[in-house]
Formats: sequence, structure tokens, C-alpha cells
Amino acid sequence: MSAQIIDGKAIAAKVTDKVAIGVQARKDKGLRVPGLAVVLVGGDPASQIYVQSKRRTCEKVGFTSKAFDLPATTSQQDLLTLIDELNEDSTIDGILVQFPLPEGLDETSVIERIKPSKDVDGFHPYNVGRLAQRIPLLRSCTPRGMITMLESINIDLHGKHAVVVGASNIVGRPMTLELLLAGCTTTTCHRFTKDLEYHVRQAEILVVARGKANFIPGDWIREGAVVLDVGINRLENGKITGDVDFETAKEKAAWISPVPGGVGPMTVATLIENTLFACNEYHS
Ligand SMILES: Nc1nc2c(c(=O)[nH]1)N[C@@H](CN(C=O)c1ccc(C(=O)N[C@@H](CCC(=O)O)C(=O)O)cc1)CN2
Repeated sequence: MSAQIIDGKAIAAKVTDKVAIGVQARKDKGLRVPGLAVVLVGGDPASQIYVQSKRRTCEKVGFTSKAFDLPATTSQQDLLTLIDELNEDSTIDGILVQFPLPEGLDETSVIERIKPSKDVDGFHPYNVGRLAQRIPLLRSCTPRGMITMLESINIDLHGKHAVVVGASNIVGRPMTLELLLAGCTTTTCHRFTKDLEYHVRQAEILVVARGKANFIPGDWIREGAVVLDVGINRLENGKITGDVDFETAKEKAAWISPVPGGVGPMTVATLIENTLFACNEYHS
């Protein structure tokens, strides 16, 4: 058997098309278009690519986007002052501060400074707490994007055993909460997990967010599993590869997301979706 490929690019395009329709609906009612502030601190090359993609997508769906490109020497106080200003700006519905921040800047206090109603990344403890209590509002983009992927291929998640490899605040933890909300029985694996192979072999839904090329060998994949690969690893030859050995895993899985073109595009699409949500629900 060879797995069906989950085309994240195509699913993301459908999400952003829907957002563009939502923006047009606001215009038709004489309402302002949503606004996203995109803040980049320092010149990390990968972050520049992601930020560009976010700004381009804003343009495509008809949002206004305000760009803030700050030097790596920016102080914590100056960054927090910018966030305070954006919190009060009535044309801005979402504030996106690209991570990782340069050394010396504290991501937690940046996340906590953003008003929960403008936290379109869904990282604020208020929004994560709401997800944990089954009353989600703004949801972390990569995990929520993966749920959209599973919905779009009509996977019934109720009662499925989902295994998440990685327990970061951005992906692993909120993904476990999303899967729990969707009715899965969940296992979260992390650096202290004993016998990772045993857990991976149980997974009907496998999410891997480890950040290490080909970390999961294909023969660990359960027959018929759905595999979502969050890893983006740049190889010496310039190519990008995921955390799962794609070529061998696709012989066991029923569905698998590729890298590139899988989960990554869903992160941007969900950010755009969240910004329209914040505009409609909180700032109209
Ligand atoms: N504030 C945030 N910072 C970061 C987040 C986030 O959600 N919010 N996630 C990641 C980076 N990220 C978005 O910011 C992101 C990663 C990957 C992709 C993507 O489309 N990747 C392509 C490959 C592109 C390439 O590198 O050539 C793919 O997988 O097809 C989009 C966004 C960390 N920081």
C-alpha cells in the first residue's frame, strides 16, 4: 500500500479563499478590512521567509498588514512598548511577533503582553487555557491547521489513539489539547519518554514535531496510520525534509503529509483565518 498524500498547500489555499470571501463580506457591509501587524526582530533567514509569506497572504486576502522590521539589538522594553501601541491601535486585529526572538529577548513576556483578543498566534496563556477547558477562541496556528487538514480528508477522530512526538508550547502541547478536544485518546512523547518506538507503533494518528531529519523510521509507522509531519529540516544540499522518513513511512501509512507542502502552509493560512475571526468577534 502507498499512502495518500495530504496536500497542505491545496487545503491552505481553500482556507485563504474562504477568508477572502469573509473580507469581501465585511466590505459589502461597509466595515473596515482586518489588519495584521507582523513584527520581525533580527534577520534570521528562515523567519524572513515565513514573515514574507504572512505579509503576502495578507495582501492576497485583502487585509491591511503593518510591517515592523526591528534590529536584533532591539531592547525588551522597546518591543513591549511597540506591543502596547499595537494593542491600542483600532485598525489592528492581530499582532504577530515572529519567533524565535534573538538571544536576550524573552518570548514569554512578549506573548503575555499581547491582548488575548489580538493574540492571533493563539500562544497567550488565556487562549491556551480556553483550549484546555474545551472553550477555544483563538487557537495556535500549526495545531489548529493540522486539525483542518484532518477534517478536510474526513478522518473521524473520535476514540482514535493519537500520539504526538514533541511537547513544545507552540506545537506539541496545544496539538495534544486539540486532539483531546476532537475525541482522541492521546499520548504525548517528549525527551524523557522511554521506548519512543513502542508509543509510535500504537499511533492511529501520529504527529511528529521533533525538529530532527528522518527522526522516525518508516517501519515504526502503524499500518493504516495518518501521519502529520511538522518538521522542517534544512539539509546541507539545500533541500528541506521532515522528521519522518517519508519514503518508507508512505508504504505503511494510509495518509501522510509531505515536507515541504504539508503542515507548513497550514500555519500561515490559520493565522489569516484567526485574524478574520479576531476582527469579526472582538473588534468589529
Ligand atoms: N510567531 C510565530 N513564530 C513561529 C511560528 C508560529 O506559528 N508563530 N511557527 C514557526 C514558523 N512558521 C510560521 O511562523 C512557519 C514555518 C513553516 C512554514 C512553511 O510554509 N514551510 C514550507 C517550507 C518553506 C521553506 O522554508 O522553504 C513548507 O513546509 O512547505 C510556514 C510558517 C516558528 N515560528
